[in-house]
Amino acid sequence: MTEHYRITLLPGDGIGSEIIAVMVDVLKTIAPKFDLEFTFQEALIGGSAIDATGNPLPEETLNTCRESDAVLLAAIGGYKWDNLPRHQRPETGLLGLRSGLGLFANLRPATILPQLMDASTLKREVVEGVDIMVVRELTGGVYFGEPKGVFETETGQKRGVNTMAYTEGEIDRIAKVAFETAQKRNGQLCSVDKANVLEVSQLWRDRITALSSQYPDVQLSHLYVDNAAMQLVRAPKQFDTIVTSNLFGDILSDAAAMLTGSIGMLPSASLGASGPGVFEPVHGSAPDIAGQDKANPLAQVLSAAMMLRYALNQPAAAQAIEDAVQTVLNQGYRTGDIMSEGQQLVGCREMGDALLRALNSINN
Ligand SMILES: NC(=O)C1=CN([C@@H]2O[C@H](COP(=O)(O)OP(=O)(O)OC[C@H]3O[C@@H](n4cnc5c(N)ncnc54)[C@H](O)[C@@H]3O)[C@@H](O)[C@H]2O)C=CC1
Ligand SMILES: CC(C)CC(=O)C(=O)O
Ligand SMILES: [Mg+2]
Repeated sequence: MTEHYRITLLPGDGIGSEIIAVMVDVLKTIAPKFDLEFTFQEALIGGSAIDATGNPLPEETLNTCRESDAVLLAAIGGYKWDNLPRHQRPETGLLGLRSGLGLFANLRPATILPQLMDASTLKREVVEGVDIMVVRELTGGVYFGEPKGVFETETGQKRGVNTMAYTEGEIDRIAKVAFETAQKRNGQLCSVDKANVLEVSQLWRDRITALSSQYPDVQLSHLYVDNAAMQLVRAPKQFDTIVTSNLFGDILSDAAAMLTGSIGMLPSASLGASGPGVFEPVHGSAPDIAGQDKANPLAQVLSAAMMLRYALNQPAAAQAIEDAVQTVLNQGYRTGDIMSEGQQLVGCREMGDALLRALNSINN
C-alpha cells in the first residue's frame, strides 16, 4: 500500500533554494521505488518571508508546518537583513519556528565517510572512524532566556543583556533523549557544560548526574565546554554521544563538522515531544556562495534521509539515499568544499544529477 506524506518545504535564503531543489528531486525519485507519495507545500521563512510579508515567520508558515507530517528546512539569513531590528531578523524566524513547534531536541550526527578522509583539515589518523552524535538542547538557554535586550545604565551607557537559563524540566527532557540515544549507540554519554563558572551549568550537571542512575548501561562523563572544544579536535574518537545546551551545541557541532570534511555534509533532526519534526542541515545560508551553483547539497539530502528514518519510519528509503551519497562520492564527484586531489569538481546541480543516476540504478 502506498504511504502518503505531507511535507512542508522551507527553502529560506541564500543557497536554500539550490539545495532544496536537489533534495526534492531525490525524494521524487525515491518515492515510487518504496511505495511512497509526497505532497510538497512550500512556505516562507527568514529573509524571503520578510521581503514578502514583513515577518520572518508568518503565521501561515507555522500553520502549514503544524498540518504536515514533517518539515524540511534549508537555511535562513543573509547580509541584506543583518541590520534589521532583532525581532525582524531572519534568525528570529528560525528561533520562532523551533519554539513554535516545541522542537527541544536537535540531533546532529557527525560521521566521517571513508571517501572524505582526506577532505578534513585534520590528519587521517585523527578523524578515521569518527562517529559522534551531538544532542543539542534547542528551545532554551541563552537564545531564549529573559531578560534580554540593550538597556541604558544609570551613567547613560548602553548595556547588552542575554540570559542563560534552564529549568529542571528542560534539562530532564533533553537528558532523557540523550541517554536513550547513547543506549542505542555505544553507551557513552559526555555532558558538556561550564559548571565551574555558571550556576545554570551546575544545575545542568546535577540533573544529568541524578538521572544517570536510571541508565546504568550508559557510561556518563562530564567536560567543561572549553576542554570539550579542544578534545574534539585533539582526539575526536573518544566521543560517542554528546549532550549540551543550545549555545554550546551550536558551536561544538560546527567544530565537529570539520572532522567530517565540511559543514556541507552535516544533516540534523529537530524533534519535539509530539508533532512534526524539522529536518535541516547544520550549516547556514552561505550567502558568500549563494546563486553560484557551488553549494554542497549533501547535508540537505541527508537531512531528508533523517526525516525518512526518524519521522516517517521508512528506514529502507533513508538507507537508499545514504547509499546514493556514498555511491556519488565513490564515483569521485566533489563540490568545492570537499574537493581533494584527483577528484571531479562539480556544482550543486551536477551533484544532484549524479545522485539521481545512482538512485535510478536501484532495482524496484
Ligand atoms: N540553520 C540556519 O538557518 C542557520 C543560519 N545561519 C545564518 O546563515 C548566514 C551565514 O552564516 P555563516 O556564519 O556564514 O554560516 P554558514 O554555515 O552559512 O557558512 C559558513 C561557511 O561554510 C560554507 N558553507 C556552508 N554551507 C555550505 C554548503 N552546503 N556547501 C558549501 N559550503 C558551505 C559557507 O560558504 C561559508 O564559507 C547568517 O545569516 C546566519 O545567521 C547560520 C547558521 C545556521
Ligand atoms: C542561526 C541561529 C538561530 C542558529 C544556528 O546557528 C544553528 O542552529 O545552527
Ligand atoms: Mg549554527
